[in-house]
Amino acid sequence: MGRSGKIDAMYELARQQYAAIGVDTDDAIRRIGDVAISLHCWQGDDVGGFEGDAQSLGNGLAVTGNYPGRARTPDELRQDLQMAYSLIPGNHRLNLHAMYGEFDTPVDRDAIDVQHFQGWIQWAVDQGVPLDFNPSFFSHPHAADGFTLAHSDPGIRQFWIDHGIACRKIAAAMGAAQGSPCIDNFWVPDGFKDTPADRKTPRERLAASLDEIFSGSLPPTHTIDAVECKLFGIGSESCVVGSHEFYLGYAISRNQMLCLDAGHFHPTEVISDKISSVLMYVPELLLHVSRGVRWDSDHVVTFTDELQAIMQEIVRGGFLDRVHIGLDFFDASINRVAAWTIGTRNALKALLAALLEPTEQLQQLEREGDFTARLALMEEQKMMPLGAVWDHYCQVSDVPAGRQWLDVVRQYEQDVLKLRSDASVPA
Ligand SMILES: C[C@H](O)[C@H](O)[C@@H](O)C(=O)CO
Ligand SMILES: [Mn+2]
Repeated sequence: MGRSGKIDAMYELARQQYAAIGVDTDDAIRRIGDVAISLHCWQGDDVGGFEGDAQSLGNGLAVTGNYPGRARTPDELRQDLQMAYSLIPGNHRLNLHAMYGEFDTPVDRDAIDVQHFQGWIQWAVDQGVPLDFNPSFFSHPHAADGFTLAHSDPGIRQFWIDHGIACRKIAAAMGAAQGSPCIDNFWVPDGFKDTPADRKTPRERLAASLDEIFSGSLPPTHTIDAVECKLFGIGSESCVVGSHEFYLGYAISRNQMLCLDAGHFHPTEVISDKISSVLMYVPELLLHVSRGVRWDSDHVVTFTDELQAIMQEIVRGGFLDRVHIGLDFFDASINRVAAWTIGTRNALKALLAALLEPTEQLQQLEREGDFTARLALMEEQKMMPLGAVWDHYCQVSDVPAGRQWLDVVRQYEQDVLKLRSDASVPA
């Protein structure tokens, strides 16, 4: 029997095993096929962007590693992304930062326009990869002292307000072209290294700046705004203006989408436990699925308990239509196409595991107070043949089922990535 036949045979056994506990594997595969994960462009070039006058990253963001093959141009980034998408089952999205526009001449952030993203918009339509968007409030001289929308200087504040307004217009154009809303996520680094004497005024300024940015109404069929909190960053250890409480309150009071980044809380605090709470009060959630190691280190997403718990919460709560799953990690110490592939495949595997749970049975046991059986079945679930269903899903999606995807990435590294050098950046 060939490999494909073996995958079919293993799937048939798994299908029967799941059916015995009341789980329909074909239905789980249908449901996961409808979930689009938004891959983040910034894993492909270490959060560099294409503005030409690359500023040092700063603003609490740090990428370590010097693996060869960083994408140096939009075309290279698109080529690398296409390679990653070809190794991931399903149809997914791309999350683009504003600093990744295509600029013939220098254009400052407050003056960027739809024309600078036409190449991305066309690529997205051609590839069937819808776009999400992010204003870039970092790596810029006007963010050098750590403040943007909450800055005490009204001129600098206005510069960043104009950037936010420009980005909403671009996101709306993306949504119109692709026929589905482009989520436009706002994260600002603003914060204090040491104990502030006044936490209140910067927060008032941030709220006022955001209100100004969001005051223009745009069709929700084209773009939806989201706001992302953070506990601390390097250089903002003592106080981040846009804290969780700030944005939770902001999003609830403005009926807006909230973004929860898995790396933006205390190291032992998990976002899985927040999903059902915040969805009682905000219409929709965006997730930045990340993996902090001791701090917001943005490691590649692995198949951790927390990743599984996040996906379980989405499925158990019936939230698949209200939660948008994006990724946010950047590791320059390994092959960057592999990083996307590993992280996205893991997110999907965890989602598939959640879709293969006998959710109703577990919740019924809980309602009856039979916590013994609930725990017993949750633990038995861990030995169910998830891998056989995953392999089948990959096979019917025409992507490598097991570790074979790595051979494809290795070949791409030889043929494409290794030929890139900083000395010869294409025009
Ligand atoms: C590039 C950033 O990681 C991203 O915009 C933001 O979502 C973040 O998480 C900052 O820590
Ligand atoms: Mn994030």
